[in-house]
Amino acid sequence: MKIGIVGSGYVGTTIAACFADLGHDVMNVDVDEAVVTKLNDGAAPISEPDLDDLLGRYAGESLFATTEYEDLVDFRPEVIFLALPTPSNDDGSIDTSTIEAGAEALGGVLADIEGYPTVVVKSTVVPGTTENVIGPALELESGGRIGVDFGLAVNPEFLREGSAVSDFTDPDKLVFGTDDDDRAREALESVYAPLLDDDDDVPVVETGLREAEIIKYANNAFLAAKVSLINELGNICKEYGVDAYEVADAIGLDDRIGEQFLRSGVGWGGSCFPKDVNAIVAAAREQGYDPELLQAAIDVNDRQPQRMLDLMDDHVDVEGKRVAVLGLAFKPGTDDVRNSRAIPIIEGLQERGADVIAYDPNPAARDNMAKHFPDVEYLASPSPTLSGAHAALIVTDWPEFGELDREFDLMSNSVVIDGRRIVERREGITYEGLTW
Ligand SMILES: NC(=O)c1ccc[n+]([C@@H]2O[C@H](COP(=O)([O-])OP(=O)(O)OC[C@H]3O[C@@H](n4cnc5c(N)ncnc54)[C@H](O)[C@@H]3O)[C@@H](O)[C@H]2O)c1
Ligand SMILES: O=c1ccn([C@@H]2O[C@H](COP(=O)(O)OP(=O)(O)O[C@H]3O[C@H](CO)[C@@H](O)[C@H](O)[C@H]3O)[C@@H](O)[C@H]2O)c(=O)[nH]1
Repeated sequence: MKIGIVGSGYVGTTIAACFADLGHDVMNVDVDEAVVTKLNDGAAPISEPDLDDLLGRYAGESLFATTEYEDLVDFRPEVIFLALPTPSNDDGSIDTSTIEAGAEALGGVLADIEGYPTVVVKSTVVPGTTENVIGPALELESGGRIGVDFGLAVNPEFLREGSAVSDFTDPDKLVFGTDDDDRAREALESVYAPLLDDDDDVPVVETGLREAEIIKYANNAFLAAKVSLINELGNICKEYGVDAYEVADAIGLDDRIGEQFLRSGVGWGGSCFPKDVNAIVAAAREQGYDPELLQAAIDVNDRQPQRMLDLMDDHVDVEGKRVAVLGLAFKPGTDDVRNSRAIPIIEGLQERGADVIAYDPNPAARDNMAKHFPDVEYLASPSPTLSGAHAALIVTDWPEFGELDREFDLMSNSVVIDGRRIVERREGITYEGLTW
């Protein structure tokens, strides 16, 4: 099958490589020439396990990238995914301008693509966006009609960064929103057929466009709120000197709660949870409903970095002193620093007049954070980062931080504030866990 993909970031690149691996022919369109060159060279524009390997296998064979939407005409894709960013406006609401621009550009070539191409919204968009923004842009620019000349569907993506390829290949579910357009549904079934043939246990949810859109937000809002809830409970545990992880292990044994997403600490970051929870809160308010619980989940999350800094303040005044920050990516296995908890932590340290030295095992994460904080010193290994520091703040649960031991002896004052329960508590260091 021939598949077009508009946007080649974390999602567009991952699905391109995985679709090629399922045996499809893929063409990616991205406005960024550097991204397109990388893809055609068989290298991922972002850092994600297994991605370079897949791209190396398929680039130039069954996977091509271009900056020109026009190239889709000769390629003749049966399905075209929109994997464009849907960032936040200043008030937290969704900014649909990029996806609208992408739909307009695609609309400009859609009429010339043979057959009944189905446009599939892969991006996370608030309910109604596909019907009210993307569909009209496609119709206006192409002069065609949805359901007559081309199909329109929503197929949200649930992959996590750091495990994107394996999440995509082994999904918990697939959601096909098609509003009863049989041709669009069949097109999606053909796209995923090789994956479903391999694993016929994957549930497929066939639903409407709005339903598919909101399922994605409900999924993320539920998970983010679950982490905020365990953080709130963890903060209470800490007040009683109780280990929140012991409590989480116990409650996770209840099938109705489940053991996943119960790791309390400095909170959730990344390119999805913060923007998506804020977007659905703003969208709900626009509909006249005030989602107090989701707002509380955001508030608890925003407070966790401050709690981490307060714990540090209890042990050391860092003004004019060297402080080590370990972990810059928002989670292990990625170079993505968007909304990383390290950002409010570094801001808080700089407000206190500390001299911040930072380390992340992923060099690209260090480079990405340097764009936010050019005045921080970034080092390539933990020992020189910790050396002479008066406090160390652990912000990301990279497994290698669990191996650190004697490196803490290099500190001037071994105050270790662990925001992710990854460092071993031991004699000789002043150790504080955020919720334990
Ligand atoms: N990152 C994730 O883990 C993840 C997971 C599931 C869903 N999502 C959703 O998927 C969408 C894409 O997210 P992402 O993280 O892959 O974005 P991203 O920022 O990593 O990548 C977006 C890409 O789109 C390109 N682009 C921008 N404007 C364009 C245009 N007009 N035409 C063509 N290309 C254009 C950019 O150059 C960039 O390469 C968002 O809605 C996001 O919420 C993301
Ligand atoms: O028990 C936990 C689990 C996660 N986190 C934090 O939550 C954030 C998000 O982590 P995770 O969900 O693993 O990564 P993402 O790549 O942001 O994936 C989320 O966001 C994606 C984009 O929408 C969705 O596709 C995924 O299903 C959803 O899990 C990170 O800061 C984690 O450190 C915790 O603090 N405690």
